[in-house]
Amino acid sequence: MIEFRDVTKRFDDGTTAVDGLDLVVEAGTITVFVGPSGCGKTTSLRMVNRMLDPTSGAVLVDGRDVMDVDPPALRRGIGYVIQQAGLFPHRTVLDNVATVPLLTGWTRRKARARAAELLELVGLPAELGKRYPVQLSGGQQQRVGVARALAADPPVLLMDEPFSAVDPVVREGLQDELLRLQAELDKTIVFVTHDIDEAVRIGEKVAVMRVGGVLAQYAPPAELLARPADDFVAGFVGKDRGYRSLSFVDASGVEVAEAPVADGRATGDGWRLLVGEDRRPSGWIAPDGALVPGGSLYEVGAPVRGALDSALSSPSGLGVAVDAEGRLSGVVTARQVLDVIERARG
Ligand SMILES: Nc1ncnc2c1ncn2[C@@H]1O[C@H](COP(=O)(O)OP(=O)(O)OP(=O)(O)O)[C@@H](O)[C@H]1O
Repeated sequence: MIEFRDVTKRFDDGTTAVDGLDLVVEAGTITVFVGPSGCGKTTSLRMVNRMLDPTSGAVLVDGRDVMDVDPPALRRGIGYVIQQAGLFPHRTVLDNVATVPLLTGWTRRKARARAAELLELVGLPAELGKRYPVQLSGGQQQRVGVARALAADPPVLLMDEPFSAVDPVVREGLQDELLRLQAELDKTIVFVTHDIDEAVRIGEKVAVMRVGGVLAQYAPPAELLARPADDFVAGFVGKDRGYRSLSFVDASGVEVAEAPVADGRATGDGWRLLVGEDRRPSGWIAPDGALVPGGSLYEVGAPVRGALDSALSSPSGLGVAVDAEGRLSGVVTARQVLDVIERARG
């Protein structure tokens, strides 16, 4: 657990970067600090591993004031990942990841074996270990940065805008990868970003900060989107927050109806769904017999946003639900999905 107790950081030039921050980061969770440029996110993060010290107040890691812990000892238990990975350019990827284990006295052989394990863990092929950082894509470099931070198996991970230098598609992949890793590793992660979409996607709790280093709201993403504390937070989370909050309502309450499958049995002259031998939907047949590509599919149990999108994007007006293997489960109308959303609002 990480605790900020009335933490203020004032720089020598008089800038107050963080002002009276009170906040608890629960162990084993991902907490995201988000806010506009200059609001004190990085400064807050750096007070956890003592790259900066508070002017007043206290930061506690597992109940211990960090000021009572020697910085090198403190940092052994805290991994740190920064934008553009910050890799050593003249060391191979494998040696970059092996750096910390080597520093803690492991033999070169053992450290490299651990590094190879970590590369696999973050989804990189082993042969990349021999390359130098410049020979990797931006996304691959970020993965190496994460592997390096995990090398000493620290319970706490600090991540400062780690994915902001890569394009949006790669970025989503890295976010998914982090969520997958976290499900396995159960670290206490503090993640800094200025991107609210990234924050609500990966944070179990999100701290929205405003310039001057003041905490505006600290809440789970669904609550942030549904009930912003004030106009600043409402403005920051954005105009389509109502729609985005649908990512947090699950669609299991939407009852699927039997699909009008085009298998010769369907009666009437409406739209019919084409389904392959493996029960995977592949498109619609219009009432006039024309073949029309399908809309989006959604997986039963996934957030309701997918179900609504499926119904709205379907040429027939029927959203198509599939199981985890992509096989047809049934169909839903947008009306049904909206009813579930209405009920969830209570
Ligand atoms: N060493 C320093 N001396 C003086 N002021 C500083 C120093 N470091 C940061 N600041 C100021 O403190 C404030 C908070 O900076 P910080 O880097 O924590 O913001 P941030 O929210 O991480 O911003 P960004 O998203 O742009 O990285 C800013 O006004 C910044 O200019």
